[in-house]
Amino acid sequence: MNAPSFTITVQTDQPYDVRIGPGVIEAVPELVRSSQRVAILHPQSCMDLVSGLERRLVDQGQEVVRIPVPDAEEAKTAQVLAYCWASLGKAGFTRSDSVIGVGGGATTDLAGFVAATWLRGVRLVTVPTTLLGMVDAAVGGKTGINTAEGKNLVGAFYEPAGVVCDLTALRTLPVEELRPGLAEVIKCGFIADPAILDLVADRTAQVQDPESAELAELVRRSITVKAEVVAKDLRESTSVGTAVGRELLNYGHTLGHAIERREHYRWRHGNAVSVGMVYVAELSRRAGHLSDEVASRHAELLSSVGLPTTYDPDAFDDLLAGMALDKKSRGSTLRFVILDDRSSPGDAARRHTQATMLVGPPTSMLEEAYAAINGESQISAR
Ligand SMILES: NC(=O)c1ccc[n+]([C@@H]2O[C@H](COP(=O)([O-])OP(=O)(O)OC[C@H]3O[C@@H](n4cnc5c(N)ncnc54)[C@H](O)[C@@H]3O)[C@@H](O)[C@H]2O)c1
Ligand SMILES: O=C(O)C(=O)C[C@@H](O)[C@H](O)[C@H](O)COP(=O)(O)O
Ligand SMILES: [Zn+2]
Repeated sequence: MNAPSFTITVQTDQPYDVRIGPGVIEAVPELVRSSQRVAILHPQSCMDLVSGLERRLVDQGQEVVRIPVPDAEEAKTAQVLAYCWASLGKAGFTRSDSVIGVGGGATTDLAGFVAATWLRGVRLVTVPTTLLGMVDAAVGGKTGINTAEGKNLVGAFYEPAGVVCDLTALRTLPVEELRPGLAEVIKCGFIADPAILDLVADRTAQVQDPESAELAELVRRSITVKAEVVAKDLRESTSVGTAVGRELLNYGHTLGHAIERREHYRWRHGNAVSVGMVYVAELSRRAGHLSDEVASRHAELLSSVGLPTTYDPDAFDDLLAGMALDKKSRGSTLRFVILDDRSSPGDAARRHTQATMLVGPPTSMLEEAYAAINGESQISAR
């Protein structure tokens, strides 16, 4: 792997660096040097990486508490959270000790919430090992777990002291685990950085290769988008009328999270968000905000990298109930982050796409958009 290393600083009140590149895991010991004890939360799939890290921390004179956690979404439960708290308690963890989350987004979401809640907050370092973890979950300070009622319903905003994206970790990631990360990458393309979309369209095979310079470039661009959005609105508090702050990063997630809930979290998050983006683009098109071209580009790009773009045509009622619990809802009003390329003045070629909020669309429109993506042609009647 010849990708260069680079650092992106997330400019929030307490700025921190995201290091990206092959071999950057070497930076982790320095980030926790001040702690006597270091807990590493990790799934079994990251054992090799964790063993090397553990050796370096022990060599640095630290006491390491390894906390193995269940794989994927099974880690994001109240039971696993309680087990982690018990492990820290038994190890005598104090406020000067550190938690490191090594794994995919599920692990770093859990590790972040453990760090946020133990003694009301201890130092956190995230070491994402999936594409999705690197480009999204480990950066930005959203931490949490799922409940039976819905996705990420319990959590905290809690920022890491550092994020370390060692691109060599992606070598062992099966392609079916890489693709969900590409959904969040493509999300960043639609909401903020069209060069991402061109790269995916022009270098479709290369962006699915963990060793490629193209994928490293997508990681850099996506983290840049995320860092810029969270620096402006860390706590997702800018949501007045149709203005969109951090909720921009939730593009495609209203339906996506409802699919995950209906699948009892057995669908990968990125796959559900992929369908969710196709849906919300169709919804925006039907509401008169988005052109046919931009709407259909969603399914084209997402399917070109093997992501799903449709779901069970009979699931609408269940999904509507799931969407009601979305964090963007206010009372019984659903709110969708949408893209709009119809409001700006000028001819079609010069129009630009902007994000806005679609507030309380009629249920009939929600249902018709759902039927359209799962059956009728997407460019059919509104
Ligand atoms: N906090 C946020 O801002 C944020 C953003 C996006 C997504 N998320 C959350 O992230 C989660 C999804 O993350 P994900 O897609 O990384 O899934 P994941 O954490 O479930 O990991 C996917 C699979 O990859 C395995 N794995 C991890 N690293 C590996 C490696 N290097 N080699 C081989 N296998 C490896 C894991 O064991 C798991 O089986 C969801 O819970 C989602 O809600 C959070
Ligand atoms: O960082 C954010 O903000 C996001 O919305 C990024 C999403 O990709 C991510 O899945 C996030 O966890 C969803 O947040 P939620 O508040 O809808 O649970
Ligand atoms: Zn997401």
